Amino acid sequence: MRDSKTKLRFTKMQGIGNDYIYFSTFGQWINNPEALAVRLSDRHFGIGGDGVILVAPSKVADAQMKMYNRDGTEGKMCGNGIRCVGKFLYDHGMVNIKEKDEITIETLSGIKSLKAYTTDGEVKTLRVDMGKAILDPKLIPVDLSGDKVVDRRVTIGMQDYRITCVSMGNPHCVVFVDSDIDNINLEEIGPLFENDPIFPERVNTEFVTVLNEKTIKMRVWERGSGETWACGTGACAVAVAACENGFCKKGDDIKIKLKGGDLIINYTDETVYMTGNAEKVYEGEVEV
Ligand SMILES: N[C@H](CCC[C@H](N)C(=O)O)C(=O)O
Repeated sequence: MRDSKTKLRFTKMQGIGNDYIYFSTFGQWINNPEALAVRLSDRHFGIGGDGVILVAPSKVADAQMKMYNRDGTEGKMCGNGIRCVGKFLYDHGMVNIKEKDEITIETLSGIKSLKAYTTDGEVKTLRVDMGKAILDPKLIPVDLSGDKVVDRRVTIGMQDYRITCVSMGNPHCVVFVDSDIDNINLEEIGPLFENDPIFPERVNTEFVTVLNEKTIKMRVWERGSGETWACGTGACAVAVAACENGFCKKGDDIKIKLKGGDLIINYTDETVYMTGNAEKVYEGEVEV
């Protein structure tokens, strides 16, 4: 007896090339999002993407975002994803842009506020209040000395690096490099950082070149997804780390140049703002 298949509606969306498969659970039940993320993220045997994101009802916000990496692990926050969740709500008429251009999204890292901007009547850009950057090593336990991990020397994969650790609700390790980051063998060193025992919850790692005090270029190896073309929380962590290392200034709009495009990050003691695009690629149905 063939198991009965279920048809699920999805929307493929991307924020500067960080692409996820979005499922609304307002009108359909997603049984096993972890397995769905592994199966559907595959760019040859699935839909293709950096993971799966559920747009779910919330008792405390306009909606809840639940994000799953390519390996099925659940991430606590997703910057490019939350902008697309905001766009999803407006595109599907779940929030009327004429009535309110500010919305809230519940995440595992707390409730985030977003402001939507339209182009020709369509939401295309959103600014997210990403919340306060956390430099406390107890949250990214590289070192339990209680000191911030800023410009700390570590040895990973028998190679010395100087790292700065920042949490945006998810853990980030920022590595400033002088060489051309386009020549870094991320497939080789990315997993060494991701799985090093100094990061018991694993870690997202950004390799960064500071172009000037308002422009930074980065690549990212994401925990659970590998190299992605962009990472919103990673871009925030990079801007924070650059300020903490004296390369950039708090309160300035800092342009972060990623493989898939640019984000504008503004870091203050109170919070971190991230501004960037959100695009729909296509909608479809998939049988699972
Ligand atoms: N791409 C996401 C980050 C995913 C983080 C995830 N890889 C984890 O922390 O496990 C972003 O735009 O912020």
